[in-house]
Amino acid sequence: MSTPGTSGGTQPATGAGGVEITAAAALTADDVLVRLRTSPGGLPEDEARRRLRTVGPNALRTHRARGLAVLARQLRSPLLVLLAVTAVASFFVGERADALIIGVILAASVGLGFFNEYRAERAAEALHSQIRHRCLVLRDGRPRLLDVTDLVPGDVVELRLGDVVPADLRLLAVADLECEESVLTGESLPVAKSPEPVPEGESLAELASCALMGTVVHAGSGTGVVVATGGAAEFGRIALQLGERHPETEFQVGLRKFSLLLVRVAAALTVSIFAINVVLDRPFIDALLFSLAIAVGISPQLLPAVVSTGLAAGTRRLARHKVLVKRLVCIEDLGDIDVLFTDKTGTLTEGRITFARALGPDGRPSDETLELGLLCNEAVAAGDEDAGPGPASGMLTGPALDVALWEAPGAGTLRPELERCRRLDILPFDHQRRAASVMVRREDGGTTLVTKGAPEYVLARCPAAGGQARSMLEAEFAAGNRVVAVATRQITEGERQGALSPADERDLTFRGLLVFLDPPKPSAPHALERLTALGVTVKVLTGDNATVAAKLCADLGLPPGRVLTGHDVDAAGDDELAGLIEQATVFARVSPEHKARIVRTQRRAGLDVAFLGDGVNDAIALHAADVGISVETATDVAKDAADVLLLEKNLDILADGVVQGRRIFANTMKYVLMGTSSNFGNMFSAAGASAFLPFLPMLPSQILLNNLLYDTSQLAIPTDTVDAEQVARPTRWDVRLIRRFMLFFGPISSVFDFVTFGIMLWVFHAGPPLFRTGWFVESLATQTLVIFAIRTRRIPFFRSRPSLALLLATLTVVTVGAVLPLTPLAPLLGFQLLPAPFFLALGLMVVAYLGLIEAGKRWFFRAAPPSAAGRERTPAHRTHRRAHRFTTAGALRHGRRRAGFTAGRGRGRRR
Ligand SMILES: Nc1ncnc2c1ncn2[C@@H]1O[C@H](COP(=O)(O)OP(=O)(O)OP(=O)(O)O)[C@@H](O)[C@H]1O
Ligand SMILES: [Mg+2]
Repeated sequence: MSTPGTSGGTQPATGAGGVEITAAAALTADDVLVRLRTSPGGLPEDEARRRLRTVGPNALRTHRARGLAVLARQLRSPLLVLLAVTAVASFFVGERADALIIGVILAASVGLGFFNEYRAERAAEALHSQIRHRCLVLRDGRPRLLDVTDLVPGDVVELRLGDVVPADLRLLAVADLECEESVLTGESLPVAKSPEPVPEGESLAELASCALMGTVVHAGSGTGVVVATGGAAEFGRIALQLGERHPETEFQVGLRKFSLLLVRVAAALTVSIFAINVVLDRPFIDALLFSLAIAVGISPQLLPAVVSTGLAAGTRRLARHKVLVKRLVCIEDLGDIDVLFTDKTGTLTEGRITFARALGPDGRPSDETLELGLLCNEAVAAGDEDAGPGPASGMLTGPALDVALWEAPGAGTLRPELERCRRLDILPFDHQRRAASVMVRREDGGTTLVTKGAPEYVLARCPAAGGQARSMLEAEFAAGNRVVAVATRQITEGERQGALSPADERDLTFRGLLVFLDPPKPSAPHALERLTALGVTVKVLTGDNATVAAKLCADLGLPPGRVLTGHDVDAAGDDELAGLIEQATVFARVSPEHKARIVRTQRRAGLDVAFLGDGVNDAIALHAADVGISVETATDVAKDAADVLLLEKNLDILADGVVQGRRIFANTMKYVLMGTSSNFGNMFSAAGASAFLPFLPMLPSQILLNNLLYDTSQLAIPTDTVDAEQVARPTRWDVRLIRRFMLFFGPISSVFDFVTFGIMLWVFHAGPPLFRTGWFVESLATQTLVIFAIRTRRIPFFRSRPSLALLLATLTVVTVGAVLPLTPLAPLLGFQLLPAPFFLALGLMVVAYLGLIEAGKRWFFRAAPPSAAGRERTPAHRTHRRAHRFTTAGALRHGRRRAGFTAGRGRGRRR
């Protein structure tokens, strides 16, 4: 995937409104700023606005529901077009009334599909407009949080850990910046970045001086100037080539294959029916209309509408269950989860960390230790950013442990002590080393370094700490408490001048332990049981200590098995790690990178992996997972990285989400199985009947009406209730099962059609209108009522109740069908009054049919092999997923139409 330097001439080619990224990579940072006519302080606001107007939004997708596009999709079916054309022809040469009726019914079908799909698109649009992806941009020299879609070439952007790079950037400055670029290059190892120019003509993977749109900040931070946005960026180009449609989930691919199967069957039937009718010397147009109507009846036109209606209804239901999905298809992803990696704090524990006690090095309670903890502390009172040692007043924010220290009972009385110290420098907490340090100057003139952090880290830097410290620690860990250690060192005059660095955290003296409590969440054991019952394997990824994590899991009834630590993960190769993950349930002392690597490795095993986390340290793992889950109260980076947001950090809520996802799948499957069995069988009978009857077994308009009524009843399927066993396992699409179902149940339904034919011909001695009416009513009744048998594997009604909406819709449709021949519309539609005994026969047939289907069902599902199909997700899936971050409610503008703004180079993109 290399991009050769296409510029050729003396000047680099201008991307749409910017500079070609490979050219920018080769220039010095200053040169790039000059070319983009910007400065390290960013663009002035009005210039940025002007550029946005010329260049267009930094977007690859639009989430505006477009009525015309939805309508066009309804009309795209060649079958419908052919049928409409034939109906028009028939209007001029043959039956005017019949052609008109066909027209009306067709319009109604299209309208039904349109209405439902459009409504679902509006729901998707509403979802998107709730979600904003933002980035930190310098404008007029001041930092601002902007929607990524508002970025223009020349903007200066700040990158933080866990960010998705919002555009193609030429880096101006970095601090240990590493990007994970697998969406672009396929390379999963993160790449180190530096602002030094690279030789011209390098491939994308070698552009170390650039951060590319769509890639993820894996470590460090940086600043860069936007070189290209939207479709002009490398990622944009790829995403646009994939087309604008939403990513196809495996489910959708399955649906498409299934539709194709039916279309083929329909084509074969149409051609042979048409041939038979022509051979039998029937009127040409009638034969054509008849066969086309049958084909329309078979093809599952409402399938997209049923799926999107199901998804849209699903989002509403999920929202009531406190789960927000960012895109409709995320619901399906939720249902597919095989493995859930979750963090510990707040998910498995209460998440309200409280201070328990401070222990001195001798193991006795010690105010001095607490005082040190308050000195080395990053909590601030909201609106009180420049606080000295410790916040003055008001609501505290900052690291949870630090806030808990300030809320400790003794903290207030220590305030006078603390005020005698001045904080000279601070080395903030980071998740890599798991410690923080401050340099403080005491009133007596001495300067002290205070380090507070994970005990493993701190004790390793206290040469004199002996067995006493370790046994104190072991006792606290074994009790499942969260512990940090505090240590100090006197600072010499010379050292005081330099800035603090992690290297200063050495030769420390152990000063004691701070012990915190975060009790297990009472609701967690039940939620874990539910997830296990749903076939979701839960694994815990935490930065906390192994003993603590294992104890917690054991307390919650989650057998910890072997506990892996960050060291184990580092020591293992990729294949070995895959094996280890298999055996382990708890991963302790893992860093943000470990979390991401574990998730990636698990995904490679072909499983659907979800990750739940809420910290900055969780963002890259959220990006790496198939489904990233975060919570409403999480840090922005985590919320931004997630696909699904829980309004409450609670595994129970997540279990609801999984069930909803599977519900939708189960209900769509009902529609599919219906379409393949009864509907397909009916149409098959029509084909057979037309071969031996001297007249058309049903008028084309009657077939269409029959189909329209049937479809209407099907639209209630997404509301149906779902049996527990239908949501008990992760869902997998299985075309083989569908095909077998069709071949088995289709013929059963045909048998009853032929029985009807016999009854109509030999019992009622029916002429064409009566014959057609009888079959119309029978086929509508059997093919709609069979839903009650197909919707469950249990005994219908007794063991599994349908939803009220489905019950009403189905019964209404059957009644309408039966009553139609009694209405004034009857002559127009070619119906005739049915004799009363017919309804007796109909009743018997429906009962016999449903009975036979019940028996068949039992046999079929006993014989059906369990589907064990794994899934392969294509790289395109991830590209699509990430492209969704760059979406706008407005129109997209891409490619040549855009004029570049760079003076003298506004030639638009070359290609
Ligand atoms: N403010 C702090 N000061 C010093 N040390 C801290 C601080 N916060 C956390 N630590 C130490 O770092 C360790 C890891 O904490 P971190 O918050 O990174 O874990 P995490 O992966 O988010 O865990 P969880 O799964 O519980 O959310 C803690 O166990 C503790 O020892
Ligand atoms: Mg956390």
